[in-house]
Amino acid sequence: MVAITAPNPMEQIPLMRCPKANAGQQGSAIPCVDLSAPGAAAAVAAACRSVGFFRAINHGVPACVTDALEARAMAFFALPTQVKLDMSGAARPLGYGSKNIGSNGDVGWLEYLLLSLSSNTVKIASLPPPLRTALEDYTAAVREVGGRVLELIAEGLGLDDRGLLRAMVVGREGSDELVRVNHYPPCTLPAPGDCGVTGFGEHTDPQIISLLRSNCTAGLQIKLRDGRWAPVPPDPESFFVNVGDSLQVLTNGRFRSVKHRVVAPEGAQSRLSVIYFGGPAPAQRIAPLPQVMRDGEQSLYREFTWGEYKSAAYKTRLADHRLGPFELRGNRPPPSEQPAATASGADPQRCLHQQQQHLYQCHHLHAAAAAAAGGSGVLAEQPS
Ligand SMILES: C=C1C[C@]23C[C@@]1(O)CC[C@H]2[C@@]12CC[C@H](O)[C@@](C)(C(=O)O1)[C@H]2[C@@H]3C(=O)O
Ligand SMILES: O=C(O)CCC(=O)C(=O)O
Ligand SMILES: [Fe+2]
Repeated sequence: MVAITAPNPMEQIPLMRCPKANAGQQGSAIPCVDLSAPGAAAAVAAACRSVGFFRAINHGVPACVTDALEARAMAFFALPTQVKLDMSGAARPLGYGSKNIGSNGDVGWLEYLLLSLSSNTVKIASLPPPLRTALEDYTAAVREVGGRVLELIAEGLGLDDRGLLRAMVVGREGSDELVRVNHYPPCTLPAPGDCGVTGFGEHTDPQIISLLRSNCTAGLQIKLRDGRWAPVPPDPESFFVNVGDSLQVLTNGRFRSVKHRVVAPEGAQSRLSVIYFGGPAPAQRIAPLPQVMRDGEQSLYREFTWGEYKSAAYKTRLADHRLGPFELRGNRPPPSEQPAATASGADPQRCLHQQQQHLYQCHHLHAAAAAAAGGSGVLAEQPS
């Protein structure tokens, strides 16, 4: 008789073979922008051009709003898996998920809630009232910060209409705003030396911008232009802003959608992060803004709508180069510009190869993973 065993999802989590981060001094690579300072627009634009990522301070969101959501979210994740599933539904892609990210085989050492802010979804409404209230307060506040950052971006780009980008996302009827709450429990897998276990694999965010706030537990890393990974020291009082693929296209590659990933925590503390993803309405045309283009400059991308991009993106794996199929490789930017498309334009096959290189083939670790998955903690339970 042949015994057929279901594949253990923990065994599919790639253990990163690269150092946990390899870009020198902590935090030095991360620009910091004071959103209330007079030069904020220029500083935001400089950060989006050079790194595609920055830490925003003086954003105006009271600590009681972020702290309340953190506490309510931790209480939610402490509930039994079945209760969490009953309250939010299994992620498809919205709802409660554990280990599986998206629907194309990506896995990570985390559980999460993925919610849409559009009024016609039932997901937030069915959450426990204290968590729902905390989420509503938080999302109202983070939308304001997102709107302010989009205004600063428009100003930094020299657009006449400072409200153009904000109006695509914040408060636009039918816009596609998501909130994701990620919980990374301390990782029980032994990882050798300077390696870590993947919490959330490397990727870019498809939307226009993302705003992240986390608790004090480290793990987030961003990929710098030179290919090194820089740790992002956690700072619960700041928001971390990253440029999404759509903003890269709107600026014809001047702003860069930054690759980022999360290494699962090893100590005693969980990482809890909340990310707001600002996407436009499905019918929104995503193409370089005429005002950012120089005379004779060609678009680096074929035209598409957010709806088209999102449905294509959600068929990809996390690490894929999602803009690849939309690039017009024959078109070149003016020599003075160095847009991201030419710097990082790997094809999907190359990305797959890089992913495979990250797979750390180590059988005793797989055995330990299987034991951990069967033995303890919330991640041991596999949602249906
Ligand atoms: C593997 C996937 C998960 C994701 C959809 C995708 O097919 C590729 C993009 C992923 C991503 C990354 C940023 C956000 O966390 C997210 C919600 C998004 O919009 O794109 C996730 C998607 C997801 O978790 O469903
Ligand atoms: O949880 C984090 O810190 C980052 C997660 C992330 O990049 C995402 O959810 O898209
Ligand atoms: Fe992300």
